[in-house]
Amino acid sequence: MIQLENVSKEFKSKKGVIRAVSDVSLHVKKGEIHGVIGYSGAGKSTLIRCVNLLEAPTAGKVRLNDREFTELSKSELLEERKNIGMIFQGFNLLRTATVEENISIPLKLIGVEAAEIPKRVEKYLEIVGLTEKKNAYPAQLSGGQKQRVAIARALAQEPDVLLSDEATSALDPETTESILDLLLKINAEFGITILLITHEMHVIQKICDHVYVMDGGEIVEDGPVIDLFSKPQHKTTRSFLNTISQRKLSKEFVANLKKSGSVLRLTFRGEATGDPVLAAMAKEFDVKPNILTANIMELKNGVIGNLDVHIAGAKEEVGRSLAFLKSKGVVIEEWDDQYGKI
Ligand SMILES: Nc1ncnc2c1ncn2[C@@H]1O[C@H](COP(=O)(O)OP(=O)(O)OP(=O)(O)O)[C@@H](O)[C@H]1O
Repeated sequence: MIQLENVSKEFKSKKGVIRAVSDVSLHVKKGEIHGVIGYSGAGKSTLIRCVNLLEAPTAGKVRLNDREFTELSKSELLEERKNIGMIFQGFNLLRTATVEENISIPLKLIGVEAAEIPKRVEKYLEIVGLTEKKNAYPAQLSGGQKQRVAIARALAQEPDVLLSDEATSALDPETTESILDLLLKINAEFGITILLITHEMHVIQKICDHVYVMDGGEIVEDGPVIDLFSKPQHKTTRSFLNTISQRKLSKEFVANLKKSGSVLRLTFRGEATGDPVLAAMAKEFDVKPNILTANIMELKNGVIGNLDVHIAGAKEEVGRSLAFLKSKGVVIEEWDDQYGKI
């Protein structure tokens, strides 16, 4: 369990005080995967470094498994950090050490018994699928393999919590998928709690239960992934969603269609597509719906469907048909100029 309560972090520089993290609270329950998403400079790295106190927060509390991190002595903190594994965008492997040594050296440093070390190396290399690379050096591995070694190294400490700092940002899409699958697997197998930071909405979509959207050091919106994906409120959330869904209609095309009706984005939750609801609407009201684009997003905990539609008809009748869609639980967004940009 990870809990941050009103955490802030300020840096003092010649130019003045920079508030990198501002009053952030979050709660990752045991066995859950939570993600913090934000653009460059939003404060994500500083925030995740506050969790293991690599950065000491200026204000607020950090709690891990009911231990108040912010109140521990230095030696207690070193002991508690053994419960936290961390993986990074740049992998942070020792270049002059073999894969086996990269995993075993940190274990020696944290005082794991000598006889236990080779067993753990064996076990976790097998879990990440790299048993045969035991004697290889990092330079002989692909990016994805390096990240697997880093994951094995983190898991070998047998921590309760894994922090992931942009772990897939340096990887190609296919390798990203395989690393995300591996994170899902270790979460399911070991019940390990994961907090990750990312600027890729796809990472949130695929593996997270809960998402925090960070902007200017603050959490501007958060919630279960399925809620945020189906009813985004903040413009930053909508902008990130735009990176994974097809919002490709041109302004001119939309403007032209708007002359004869409304252009809308409809969002449906669950497995059902929007077709039956649209068919029922067309039957009930004197309107003609026309699907312009359709998109299904699979999330860790569900499915969301988006339809961009043109609904032709008299204004009042279109209004009544939209009220009907709303009553069926459909989320409706107007395709306006602002929407077109996001
Ligand atoms: N050690 C530091 N000293 C001064 N300012 C810092 C320090 N670390 C971070 N900052 C500032 O804090 C703000 C947040 O930075 P941070 O690296 O946490 O953001 P980020 O969301 O992780 O961005 P990126 O994805 O680019 O790493 C930035 O304005 C950054 O310049």
